[in-house]
This record gives sequence, C-alpha cells and structure tokens, in this order.
Amino acid sequence: MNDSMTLGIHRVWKDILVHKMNPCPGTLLLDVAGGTGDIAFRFINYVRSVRQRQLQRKLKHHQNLSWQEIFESYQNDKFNNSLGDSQVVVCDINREMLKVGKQKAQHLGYSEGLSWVLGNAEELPFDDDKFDVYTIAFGIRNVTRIDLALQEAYRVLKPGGRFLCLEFSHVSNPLLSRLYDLYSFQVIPVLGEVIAGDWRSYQYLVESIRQFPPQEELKAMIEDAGFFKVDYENLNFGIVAIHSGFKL
Ligand SMILES: C[S@@+](CC[C@H](N)C(=O)[O-])C[C@H]1O[C@@H](n2cnc3c(N)ncnc32)[C@H](O)[C@@H]1O
Repeated sequence: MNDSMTLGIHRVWKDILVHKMNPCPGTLLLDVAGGTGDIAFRFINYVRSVRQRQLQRKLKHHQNLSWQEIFESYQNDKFNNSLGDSQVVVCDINREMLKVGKQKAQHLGYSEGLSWVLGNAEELPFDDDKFDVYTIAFGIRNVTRIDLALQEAYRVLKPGGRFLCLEFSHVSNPLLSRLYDLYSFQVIPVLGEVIAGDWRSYQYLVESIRQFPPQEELKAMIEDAGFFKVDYENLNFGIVAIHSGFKL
C-alpha cells in the first residue's frame, strides 16, 4: 500500500531521513514505531557502506599489496559488510509488525546489530541517556499523547543525541493543497479497499494527516520537550516533513 499510495516515493523519503542522520560506525539508533524495519534496514546499509569506504581508503594507503593480499583483507577484515559497533533497536507497539520485521530481516540477511523490542513510544522500555539517535517515521501521528512520546525521546537520548521525525505534514501552496486533498480523499481510500481490502484504515490515514499538527506547531512541541536547534525540512511541498533536534 505504501508503494501504491506514494508511487514508491516513501522509499526516497526514508532514504533522505537516513542520509540526514548520516550515521557513523558506532552509532546506537533507536527506531520507534519501527514497524517491519524499513528505517533499520536502511541504517544498516548506510553504515555498511561507510565501513566499506573506510576499508577501501585503508587499502589505498597500502599501494604495494598484491591482489591476493587485498582479497584476503576484504575476506578477513571486520569492516567488510559489517556493522562494527553500530546497533539498531526497532521498537513498536504491535507484536505482529515486529514478527514480520524479524522474518524480513532473516530473509534479507540483516541480523547483526539489530534487535526488536515491543514497546509504547509514550513509555519506552529503555534506560535514560542510552541512544545516539532516535528516529520515528510515520509513527508519531498514531501516538495518542505526542507530548509524552517526545519527552520519552528526550529521556532515552544521550546528551548531544539527535532526534529525527519523518511524518506526513501540510502542503501550504493552495492549488497543490487542493489537488493533494482530491487525491487523498478520492483515491487513497479506494486504493486501500482494492489493494488491502480496508477502506476504513485508509480513510483514517487521510483524516489523521489533516488533523496532525502543522510543521511550525510540531516544531514548537519538540522544543517544549526540551530539544534544541529544532528545525524541519519539507519534502515534496510539505506532503511530508522531517523534523530534527538535539538533546542538550
Ligand atoms: C505506518 S507504520 C510505520 C512503520 C515504519 N516506521 C515505516 O516507516 O515503515 C506505523 C507504526 O507505528 C506503530 N505504532 C503506533 N502507535 C505506537 C506507539 N504508541 N508506540 C510504538 N509504536 C506505535 C504501529 O504499530 C506501526 O508499526
């Protein structure tokens, strides 16, 4: 449904979120409302590619190595296809989502450094000051008490840790906004019925997006939770926005 509704663009939005995070080897990420692992898998790919580049740079400094030695370095070096010290914890309130995520991870070969935890964004089952980065993608809109979820995000982040939230938002251009409304209310529930046999959930999706706080209001809520340097970037004219901030 995500692919059909957004013509696959949700994949680009998620890629942008992870690029914005710019994780380095050693990063400990908590992905809340992580569902079946879309953000976690992207994080793993990103860190692996950073480590591959580090290995390549390391090898370039040893110009006299034979092909055999280079090959062996790739085979033996822990940099190769490895997450190093990085870890990602996917936390979600829905046991079934986690189950599907675990199956996907097994199938796609993501297991190292990845764990799945059942938990509510409003009452996270983690110690204070634990994570380097907190992400929540298309999740915060579904949380009953957004203020509590933001306070919890602040609590579990280490000082200096980063908060990133990808969520549907509001299109400000009046003409685009009308077209977007037309698509949202006339097309999305129909797609929901045809593809997923579930009109109501997709009607809820469209309505919940309209009721969700606009960019500036969410920014103020994130600041109220204690974050500093809070900012946001609109993608596709504000159809979605990425809010970010730091814990002091
Ligand atoms: C639209 S999915 C997004 C999944 C994933 N982040 C992604 O972008 O593909 C929303 C997820 O939020 C989870 N969720 C809803 N309320 C939650 C809460 N209070 N705490 C944790 N997860 C929650 C749902 O179970 C669901 O997996």
